[in-house]
Amino acid sequence: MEVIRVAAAVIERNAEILIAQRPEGAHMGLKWEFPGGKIEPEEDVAGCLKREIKEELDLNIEVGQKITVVEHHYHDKTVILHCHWCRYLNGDAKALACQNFKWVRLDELKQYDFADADRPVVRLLTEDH
Ligand SMILES: Nc1nc2c([nH]c(=O)n2[C@H]2C[C@H](O)[C@@H](COP(=O)(O)OP(=O)(O)OP(=O)(O)O)O2)c(=O)[nH]1
Ligand SMILES: [Mg+2]
Repeated sequence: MEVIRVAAAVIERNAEILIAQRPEGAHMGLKWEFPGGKIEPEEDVAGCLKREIKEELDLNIEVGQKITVVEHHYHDKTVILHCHWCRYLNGDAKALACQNFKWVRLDELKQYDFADADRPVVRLLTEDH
């Protein structure tokens, strides 16, 4: 079974965080996620997040503390999801490689249909605040 290492950014800006909706037709299509992607062999998590967030949303971020690492077994693959706090630096967000995106407060997170691997992350974020 395929095992992939993925980095996901919880980007903060003015007491809101950015969530993204996965493209239709992709794995977990139309589910909400914390944007990011597969960690390339030569990359660390921070390098991956800065690259992915620029590619997917055209934003520049600073990568901060680790939130958690989730290992989730989907029927066809295992995802090891490295989640980090990130700080918005600059840029005007555009849905370059996602269906949609939204800035939301932590207390609004539970209203969105997140990918299964993100459930423990959403729980952590909503408990902590
Ligand atoms: N980025 C991200 N991926 C997630 C989350 N939750 C979750 O199950 N995943 C899964 C979906 C995918 O199987 C995998 C990451 O894939 P991805 O499609 O973001 O990878 P990528 O940006 O590198 O895209 P690609 O070049 O492979 O098309 O992790 C999440 O919160 N963020
Ligand atoms: Mg991605």
